[in-house]
Amino acid sequence: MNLIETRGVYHAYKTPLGPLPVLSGLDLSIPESSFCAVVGPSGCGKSTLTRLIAGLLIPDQGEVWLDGERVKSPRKTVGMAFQNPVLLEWRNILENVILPLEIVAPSMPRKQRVARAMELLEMVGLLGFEHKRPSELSGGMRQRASLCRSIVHKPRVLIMDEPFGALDAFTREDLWQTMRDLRAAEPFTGVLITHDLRESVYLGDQVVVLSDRPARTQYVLDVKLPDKRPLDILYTPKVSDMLHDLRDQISIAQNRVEVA
Ligand SMILES: Nc1ncnc2c1ncn2[C@@H]1O[C@H](COP(=O)(O)OP(=O)(O)OP(=O)(O)O)[C@@H](O)[C@H]1O
Repeated sequence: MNLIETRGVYHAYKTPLGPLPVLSGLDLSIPESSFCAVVGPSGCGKSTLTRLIAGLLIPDQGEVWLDGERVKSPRKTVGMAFQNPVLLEWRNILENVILPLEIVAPSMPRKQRVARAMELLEMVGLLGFEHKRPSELSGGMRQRASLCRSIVHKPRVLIMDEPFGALDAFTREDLWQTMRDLRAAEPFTGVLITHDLRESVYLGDQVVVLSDRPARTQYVLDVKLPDKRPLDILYTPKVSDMLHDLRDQISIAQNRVEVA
């Protein structure tokens, strides 16, 4: 079953110069418990797509479906993670991770909230750092805490908008493996916006390439790799072929195809 579907989505922003069409005829199907990576030219409308799925924006035309219901308002069942983890400095890491539970599950006993947060912090390797302030952690550690916060309330969908974009290459690869382990342990369906093709293949079950603005689905790569992927898999001929394939599609989207 598809947990997320968009059908014929058209959306334009109102600007002083007139409407700016950003998405046009966009169809997308994301099966439950799968991970969809979305790539495309800069400014093509990737973040706009995430806002539509989360119900933060309503499309001018077309439909967005989540879990069998048409999306018409913001959803509690959607968690979001962004490039800059906005953690509250006056709260320690544990209290930051607990925050969504205070809003979504106010009747949950504190003991249970703490247990849930600690379970996730252990999973991402932050046990022992729960009483630190955000500024006492490295960028990678803050992003780990932010990921815990975005799934602490067990959302059906986790939307990530370039969550690893600000990290150095080695930390980013560590986080990819953390994300892989979180996926194995938690039941969410993932939508990942990224500019990194290796990241898209390592984490995705499918990679959707959007065309230039106004974006539509230009190409879908079915990533047929084992769920438990070692990082080394990125250096295999099979993945190399996939990366070439995606690179070609991005060139087409950017209108930069070289004629041999
Ligand atoms: N609220 C808004 N009002 C007007 N224009 C907007 C608004 N939000 C985004 N845009 C414009 O819509 C287009 C698509 O923006 P969006 O952020 O969805 O693209 P993106 O693919 O995520 O970009 P990037 O790859 O640079 O992160 C851009 O040209 C952007 O300037």
